[in-house]
Amino acid sequence: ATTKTHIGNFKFENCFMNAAGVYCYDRNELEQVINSAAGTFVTKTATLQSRPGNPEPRYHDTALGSINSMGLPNLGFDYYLDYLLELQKTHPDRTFFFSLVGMSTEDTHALLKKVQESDFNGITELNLSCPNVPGKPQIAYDLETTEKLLTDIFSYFKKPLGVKLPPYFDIVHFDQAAAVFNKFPLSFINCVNSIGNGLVIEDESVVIKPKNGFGGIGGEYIKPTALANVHAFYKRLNPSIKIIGTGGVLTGQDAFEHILCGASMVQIGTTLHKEGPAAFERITNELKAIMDKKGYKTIEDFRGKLKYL
Ligand SMILES: O=C(O)c1[nH]c(=O)[nH]c(=O)c1Cl
Repeated sequence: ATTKTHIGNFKFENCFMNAAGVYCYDRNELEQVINSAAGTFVTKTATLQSRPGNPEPRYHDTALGSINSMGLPNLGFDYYLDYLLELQKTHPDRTFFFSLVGMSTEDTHALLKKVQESDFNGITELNLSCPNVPGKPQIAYDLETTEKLLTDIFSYFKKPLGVKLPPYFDIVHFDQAAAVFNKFPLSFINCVNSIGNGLVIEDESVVIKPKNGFGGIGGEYIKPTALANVHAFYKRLNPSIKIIGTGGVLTGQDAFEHILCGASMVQIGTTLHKEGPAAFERITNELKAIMDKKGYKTIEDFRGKLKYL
């Protein structure tokens, strides 16, 4: 079996990649993903200026997943663009993802205009779902603002663009959000970002410093929510808008389920943070074993073919 995939006209030898925020802060981490079994990588979400992020401790692993309130620490847009342009020379056959968001609407437009005017020829992932910047709401929970933002963006941005979404929890919200996204020539949507503002306690204390311990939840806790969002949008969106599945992927079986729900690419966050880039080879082999056993040659043989009772 092969786990190769495509997003629009971009082909990838493997349908696995990191989730933004994990193993993607600097060149060293990104190089490790390039040299792993992953099919591609996405950068840490970049802002116009570099950011130190929230006070530590701001990330904590638990038996069933993770909690984080990083606060968008990153080396700044130019650092990642420079590296991506260098990779276009050293790895001309590969396509990479550039995650970004502005701290204001004006900054977001400034960033995307810089991408549009640059020689970057990969895919841009606009992060509409960071839950950890105090005072900043998750943009994609405000569908009116999201529609206005995308309308303005697509008036000048002509390169491949997708959006990273927070989980939705109401069927009506799936309907309303899908109606917005179907208005735009998006390359993909990525479901889901961490479930925002969870709380993990050990003994009598929170485990992270920012926001009195409130942070985004990842790992096993969120797979049912992630699968539901992948499938809900798969059923509602124009087939030209691909789905990237993120959330709760520990094994090949978890990845199989994301693809069954409609995902064309699968991102790994918490598991990658815990296990390191070797996780890509393990999970890829586990998925191939499942496909071989079931007689599926490519992921298109079962993508989106979730059975109902
Ligand atoms: O706190 C973060 O940096 C962060 N943490 C997340 O779990 N998701 C995001 O999109 C971001 Cl931007």
